[in-house]
Amino acid sequence: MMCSRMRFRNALGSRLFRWCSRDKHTSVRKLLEVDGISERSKLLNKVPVLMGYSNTQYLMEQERVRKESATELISVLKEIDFAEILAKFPCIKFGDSSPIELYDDSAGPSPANVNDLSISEESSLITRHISGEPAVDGEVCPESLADATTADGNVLDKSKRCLPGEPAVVTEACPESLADATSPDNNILDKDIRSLPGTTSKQYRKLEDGGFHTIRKLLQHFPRTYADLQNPQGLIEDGQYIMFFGTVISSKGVRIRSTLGFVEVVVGCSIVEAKLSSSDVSCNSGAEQKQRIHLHLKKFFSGQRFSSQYFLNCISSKHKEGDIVYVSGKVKKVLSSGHYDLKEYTIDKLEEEEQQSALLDRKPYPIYPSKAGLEARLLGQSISRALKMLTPDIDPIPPEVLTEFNLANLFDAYMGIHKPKNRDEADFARRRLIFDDFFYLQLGRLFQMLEAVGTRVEKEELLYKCENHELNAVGVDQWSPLANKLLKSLPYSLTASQLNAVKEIIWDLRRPVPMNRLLQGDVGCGKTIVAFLACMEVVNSGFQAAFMVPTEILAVQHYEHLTSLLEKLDGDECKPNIALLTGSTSTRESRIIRNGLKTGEISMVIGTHTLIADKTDFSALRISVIDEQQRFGVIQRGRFNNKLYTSSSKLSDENTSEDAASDSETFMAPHVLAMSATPIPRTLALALYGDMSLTQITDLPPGRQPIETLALEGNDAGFETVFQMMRDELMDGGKVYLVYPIIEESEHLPQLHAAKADFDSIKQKFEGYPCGLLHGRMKGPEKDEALGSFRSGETRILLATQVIEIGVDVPDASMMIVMNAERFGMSQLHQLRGRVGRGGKKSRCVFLSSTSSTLPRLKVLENSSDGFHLANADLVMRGPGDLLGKKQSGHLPEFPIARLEIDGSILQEAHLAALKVLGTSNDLSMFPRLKVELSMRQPLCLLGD
Ligand SMILES: Nc1ncnc2c1ncn2[C@@H]1O[C@H](COP(=O)(O)OP(=O)(O)OP(=O)(O)O)[C@@H](O)[C@H]1O
Repeated sequence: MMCSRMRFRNALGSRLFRWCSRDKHTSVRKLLEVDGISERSKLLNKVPVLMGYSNTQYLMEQERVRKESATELISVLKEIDFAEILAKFPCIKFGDSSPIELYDDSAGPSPANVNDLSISEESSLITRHISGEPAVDGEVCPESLADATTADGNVLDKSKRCLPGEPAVVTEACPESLADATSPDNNILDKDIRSLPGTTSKQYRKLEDGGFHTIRKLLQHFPRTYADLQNPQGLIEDGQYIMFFGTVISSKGVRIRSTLGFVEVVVGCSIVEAKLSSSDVSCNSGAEQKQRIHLHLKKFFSGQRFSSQYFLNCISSKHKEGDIVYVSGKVKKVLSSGHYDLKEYTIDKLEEEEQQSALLDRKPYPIYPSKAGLEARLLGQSISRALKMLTPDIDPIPPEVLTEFNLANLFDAYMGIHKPKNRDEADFARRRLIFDDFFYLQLGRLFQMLEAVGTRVEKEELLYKCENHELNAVGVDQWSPLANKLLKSLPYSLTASQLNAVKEIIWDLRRPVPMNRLLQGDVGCGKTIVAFLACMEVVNSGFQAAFMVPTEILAVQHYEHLTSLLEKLDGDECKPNIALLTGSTSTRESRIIRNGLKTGEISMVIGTHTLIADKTDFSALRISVIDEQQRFGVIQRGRFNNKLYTSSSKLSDENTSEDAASDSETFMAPHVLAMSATPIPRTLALALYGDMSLTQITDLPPGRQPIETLALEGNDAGFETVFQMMRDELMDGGKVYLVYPIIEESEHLPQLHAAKADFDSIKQKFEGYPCGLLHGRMKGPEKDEALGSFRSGETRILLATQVIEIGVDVPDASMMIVMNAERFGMSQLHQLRGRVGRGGKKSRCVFLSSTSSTLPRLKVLENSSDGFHLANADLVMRGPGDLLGKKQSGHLPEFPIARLEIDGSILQEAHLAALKVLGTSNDLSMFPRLKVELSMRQPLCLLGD
């Protein structure tokens, strides 16, 4: 290391001397005037400072990192076969998008020659941008240096100043907007955190370690609450959750025994006493009566290490006598009057100066959530400094949009959220910032959709249709003959929302861009037939359809259902060739099916994940339906996109007028129709699948009777009741599912009922009613047989595990009993319950809980059978994370401030605002600052994950 530093110093030194000796740099020479080699080290210390670095080592480090990342990117770029990509996707044109000049660099390209960038130059720009690394010249540039002389002696243009993280869109079409887009004010938010004034390098490092790399990151650290700085008035009830503001009186650590100790902080506060009676008021002439109370904040520590006096003293010393603090927590009265214990609490120290002014003005005082161990004081101070850097013109959203949607401008919003004068101001600011969260998501999604369509007229039509949803439909009379025939042959009529769903999907199928649509509906609402009709529409045009489901049982069921429907169609000539491909399909048969898909002989395939295996090739795949899409991983879903249809696709039918491939769609990823029976409230769905169009089926087929739901404790009495109900049901001609949490008994979980273990006893108990068994460890054909027997009525009782949870459709199954029901999640139970009540027969569902304590949760299901209602209640009660489960909520975009459960209306407004903006300027060329802002935010990716 020493050695390389020496070498670098020598090289730098001689380079500098050469540089100085050129006559142009007399001023620099003067600055560096040195005499002889002894002054060399002085000179070398000056050089990095002049170049904007704190010292030589830092300069070397930065150079090394920059070179390494550039080299890595170049090697990645070299591996990509651009020629092949270009051949496959004629719509992708390299170098024709608006060039984005990330950092001004004297050696950098001018807008005119930006397309001529060599890969190495380009990659170095990209690398810097991707890694969020500031431009080398701007790395630690203090403000003063930003105006400094460039390497070739020119003074940097202010509007193109080299500031870290400053993007600048250079739009050929609209050069006049450039100055606007790149104006420094527009980019304050994305300045490097090191541009924050009055901060030491140690503090910079701490902020960076906490993830605050830019001013924006810092300002987006919003208060978790506001302290009122006015203590409660009136009586304090035991158990109340209250916030107090007061002064630390003492803080001490007490060791009780060798393994137990506690820290007690006593805080004194003044509160206004309970209202005095009218006679008292008159004698006190209305004056407020103040009372002094003491809060005892106690935190216990166990274990030898944590109960040592040293440790306890360290903890207690964090709070000093006289500290002004803000405390929130649950109070418990103690015997002596005016004293309260708080065992669960938060305590925040208020900054002197801030607190003074907040106290005088009675302003809400922001309390920030802690992050990466950063002291609240440093965070608060840094945010205040960042706010001082802001100028009123930082807002990229046009003023007319702000007025129309009654929004604060961005400057006021940041001020209002961090330094509100009152609660209303904080609320108004919050509304604007939530709006931003949603607005850019919507704008990005619509922008991408517009980019994909060709002419201006098409773009306008698309926007118009986005605004007027009811127009995005193709009437039944315009459906293809095959879809129409299938519709007419159905033994029932589609419900209004089923019909609308098909119309909407067919509209999408006829557009020249791949559809990405989520079809959502409660259990048993009839999504399958909607998807079948969409597939027939595509098949009729000579293309192929793939229908992927998560289980073999479901694949077989769908296959049998569709083939039986098609059998009823008149005339043989138009019947498509349908295949079933699952893990249980024999090798020989699989080969034949795969071959048929490759040659185009097979028009539609239903199957499990085998459909996305590499060896499954399609000749003309045009739609992929993914049932129960949340069961598939993102990558699995995305793999359908690799199965492009090619120019060799056969276009057999004459009815392909609208669907026919034009030149531009010679290669196209298939349309994706994802289906989900997990009811998710609309706002959540929009956020979760931000880039997917959403179709919801909101009604159930007619004649369905509500499922009578009962939650009972699974004790002897409970079982007796249930078995009696079961007997009545069987005598009445019904069929019963018994659902178990496990297959075989477990020593570790003796309280759990197991399907296999119960089989014999149930058989005995219900003699005369044949029983079947179905669980995940059975082989494919065994499972099919078990389900087939239950469907046909050969067996009347089916003991099953949760394999039946999704999609299983036995319309005359009329009763379900779920053992140890508390073991299942709410939405799982709702799904399970959906296996009954799918026909006209009145159905019942009983949830048996292991203990009485778990009963209340199950009782919620007694009162509602509406999945959307349950999901909404869950969303409000538990938030999106719990509702969706870890796996799915992980795909939710990160909203720094919005809460999906309560901010749905703002999402709707953001959608309208995005439409308005794009309606005014399809490519955002009239709003360059918005375009820059959009590019700074996370790009949306396919399938919303
Ligand atoms: N419009 C309708 N009128 C009467 N019956 C219908 C109608 N649409 C569908 N069905 C029937 O309703 C039952 C449930 O339909 P389907 O299996 O498509 O529901 P689903 O929405 O996929 O439910 P799940 O999410 O539980 O799989 C099927 O037996 C189907 O034939």
